[in-house]
Amino acid sequence: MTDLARWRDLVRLARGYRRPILGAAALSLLGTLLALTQPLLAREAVDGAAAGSLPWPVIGALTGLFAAQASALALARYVQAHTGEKMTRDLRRTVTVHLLRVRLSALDDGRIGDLIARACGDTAAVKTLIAQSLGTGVAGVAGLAAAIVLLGWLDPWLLAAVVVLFGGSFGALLAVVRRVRIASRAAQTAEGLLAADLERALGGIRVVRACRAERLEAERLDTSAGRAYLANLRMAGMVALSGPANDLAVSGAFLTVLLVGATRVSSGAMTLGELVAFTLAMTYLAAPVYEIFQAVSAVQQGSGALHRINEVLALPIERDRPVAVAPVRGATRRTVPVLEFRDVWFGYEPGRPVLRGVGFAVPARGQIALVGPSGAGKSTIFALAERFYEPDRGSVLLHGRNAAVTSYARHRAAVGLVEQDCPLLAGTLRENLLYGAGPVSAGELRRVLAMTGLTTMVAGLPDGLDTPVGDHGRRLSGGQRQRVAIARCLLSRPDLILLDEPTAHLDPDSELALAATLHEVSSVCALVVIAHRFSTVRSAGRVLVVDGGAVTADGGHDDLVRSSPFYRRLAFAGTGEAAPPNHPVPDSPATWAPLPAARRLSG
Ligand SMILES: Nc1ncnc2c1ncn2[C@@H]1O[C@H](COP(=O)(O)OP(=O)(O)OP(=O)(O)O)[C@@H](O)[C@H]1O
Repeated sequence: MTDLARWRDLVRLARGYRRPILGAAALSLLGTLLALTQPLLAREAVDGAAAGSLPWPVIGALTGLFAAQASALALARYVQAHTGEKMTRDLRRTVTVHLLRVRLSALDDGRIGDLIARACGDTAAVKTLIAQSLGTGVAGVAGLAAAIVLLGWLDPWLLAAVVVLFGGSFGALLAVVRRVRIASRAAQTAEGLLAADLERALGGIRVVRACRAERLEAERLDTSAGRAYLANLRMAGMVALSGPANDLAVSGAFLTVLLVGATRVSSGAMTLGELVAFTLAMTYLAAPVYEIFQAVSAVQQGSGALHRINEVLALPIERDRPVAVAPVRGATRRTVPVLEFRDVWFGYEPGRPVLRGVGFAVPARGQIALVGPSGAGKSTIFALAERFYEPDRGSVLLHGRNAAVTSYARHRAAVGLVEQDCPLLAGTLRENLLYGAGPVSAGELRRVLAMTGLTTMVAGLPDGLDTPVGDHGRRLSGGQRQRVAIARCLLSRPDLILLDEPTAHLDPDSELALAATLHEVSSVCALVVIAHRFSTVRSAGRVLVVDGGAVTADGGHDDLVRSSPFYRRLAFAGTGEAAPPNHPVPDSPATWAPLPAARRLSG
């Protein structure tokens, strides 16, 4: 990132806060100007005192100036801090809203912990950038110019000595600042990686415990923490070095001025009052120099954070491409397929297709089962049906129209999804059931709870529907979570429900009850069910066999027993029933076939 780009990013960010930033700069400048008038009055006061009479009006004016300067600077600092906080809040809002809309494909590779660190830590770092740079920097430059003019007017020879000393130290400081930027970027990256590792360990804490991998994870976190420690240490070293270097330059300059000034006073080239005025004015030179240094160093540190935030904001988001089309209503809605895949090709990575020309249509009513070996692409079909990903080729149609012309929100309101592991959100059972459902009457809620066999469970909970379900719904059993997820989906009244193996966690009785529920549901909307068990397949009127990313068979039970070896295995394996004589059951179940090599194991 070039210096120019860094400053451009900063200016773009500051644009919306022009008024408070300029206000703070004006107040800082006012403080500096008030300070710069003080040496002139001090000279009068000291020369008056040296002549034997204290000039009280001058001393009064000086005191007033001190108070006015302090008030202006205090107000400037408050306005800066306020602007910094506001900017952090706004940035956080922008980043979090963006993250919630980022395309899932962009998150597949991303490390969630790192994104959280960017949304929380880096946005806070930008606050320092604002608090320490913009207003202060502007006022610092103006103050420095005014102080130089005043010093030159008081004594050009002394000024020349000061400029040489300050100039040298300022040059050295700028070199340090450059290193601060590099160290700061490394520190922020290390912090992000640490957060990502922590999120990984805590997100999978049960796996970590069950695999007795606490030590392994602790070592991993320790390595990340060590990296962050070293990077932060390097930065702290740079910053620590720069402070005393600046102090040294200031002390050296003062000493020089006092020595040269004393000689000039004794030779009669300047009065004591002029020397005091010059020394006082010099303190106001040191302040702007330090402010400019602070501003440049804050820009170096904060621009790393800003860059990381900009990377988040550059992640592609789901953008609706609204097209003015009349809504599909009434009879058409019931006669056209609710969902259709037409020759859909899709891969998570370029050149590695997972779906290869998938085509099928889902009528507005009825139940379809999706079967196939593990890794065949069934969940991927669901992900595309829900528009988590867009096809590389071919099209997905909702109610006969290309899904791309519908907004994401409307599409997802029409297509409900219940995933296999049914994650719930931390909160109460009621919040989870009504999540995204819109207004639901008490009667409807009761009916859906009864349909999904949850009535008894809810009655047994200490606070009924208001019982908290815990993080990811962990206080509920797998089967309960699944039924809650199905109930939640039913309450949002979609036109199509996608269920990923709904009986995976159910006992035989609940399975029977759910089969009856699904049968009932399929009379009011369409249902597509990924089924690994034949019992789920049985209640579907039609079955699609997915293999190797394509639909290899499509039909009813009898057709598929004849035409699909995979279906025959599914239907007869473990039942003790013989496969039809002309269709022997292969030795090993297909679900045991090795998974295709891929970065992510299929769900
Ligand atoms: N987010 C992802 N990034 C990369 N590859 C993925 C991703 N999700 C799935 N895959 C790969 O895509 C292929 C199909 O996976 P998918 O989950 O659709 O299979 P599936 O038929 O649902 O399997 P299962 O029955 O085991 O759930 C697999 O090879 C899987 O590893």
